[in-house]
Amino acid sequence: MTFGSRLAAAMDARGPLCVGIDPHASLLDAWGLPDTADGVAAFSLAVLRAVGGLVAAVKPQSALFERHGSRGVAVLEEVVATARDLDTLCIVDAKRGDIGSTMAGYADAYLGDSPLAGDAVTLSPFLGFGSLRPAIDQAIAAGRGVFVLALTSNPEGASVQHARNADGVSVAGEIARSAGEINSSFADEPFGPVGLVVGATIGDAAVRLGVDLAGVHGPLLAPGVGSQGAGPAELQSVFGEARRAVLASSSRGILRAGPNESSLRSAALRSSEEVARALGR
Ligand SMILES: O=c1ccn([C@@H]2O[C@H](COP(=O)(O)O)[C@@H](O)[C@H]2O)c(=O)[nH]1
Repeated sequence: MTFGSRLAAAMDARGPLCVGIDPHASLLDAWGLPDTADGVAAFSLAVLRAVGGLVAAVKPQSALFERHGSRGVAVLEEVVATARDLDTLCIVDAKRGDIGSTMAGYADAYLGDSPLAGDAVTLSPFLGFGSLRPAIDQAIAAGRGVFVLALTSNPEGASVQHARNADGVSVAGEIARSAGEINSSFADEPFGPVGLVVGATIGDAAVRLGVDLAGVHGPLLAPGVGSQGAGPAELQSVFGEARRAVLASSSRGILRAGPNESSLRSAALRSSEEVARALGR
């Protein structure tokens, strides 16, 4: 099965929520855990026990595992394997991007036969959308997916992503067009393999820039829900006609309910129901 089919089935069955696994030092402290790779493992596995099988996907934030060096990366590998065992899609938020020949190495790491390979990975198109091709090809071959940064949730993103070329097309618009071109070969699937990251905090940017989110035919990973201030109203207004493609993502907003696993599960369920209503599911 392709990533698009698996993700659509998971969103239909469990709702359009992705729970971020972000083991920040402050959260480890609040949970009574040490700021070490062992603390990160205890934190992440508790989140997986609480929400595995309950939500459509989880999204471990690679940076917060990498900060513990090789032992942290080993924990990330364990998270990827555990999510698979719990039948929960895993999007590794690593935001990788490089020249094509090096991109092939990242593709092997996150989309190939490697313990870091989940169901999808986030990619940065700053070296040009075309430089991502080795990863996209490998994702397609492996039935996996990618999420390319398009309109990120942080305010600084606008200085690059809203810039327009001589024809008036914005950087974000060009990324969306390129993704849609690849996804058009997957018209029989619910989604193509190339999703976009579009923050739930971006206001009317997609409309102002003329970015055709509905035309991408890929899933739209929407961080910014919860701690960054976006909620149901923002999800509705940002995504409009494209809302059925949205996988809303929240990390700290849910993780703060821990360490009690049943409180974590309740927080995830509440958020899942809220985003489902907002997105017309
Ligand atoms: O545009 C983007 C892309 C990625 N992120 C990541 O999502 C989570 C958000 O965490 P919260 O605690 O829900 O704010 C984090 O891992 C970011 O690196 C994003 O926020 N915006």
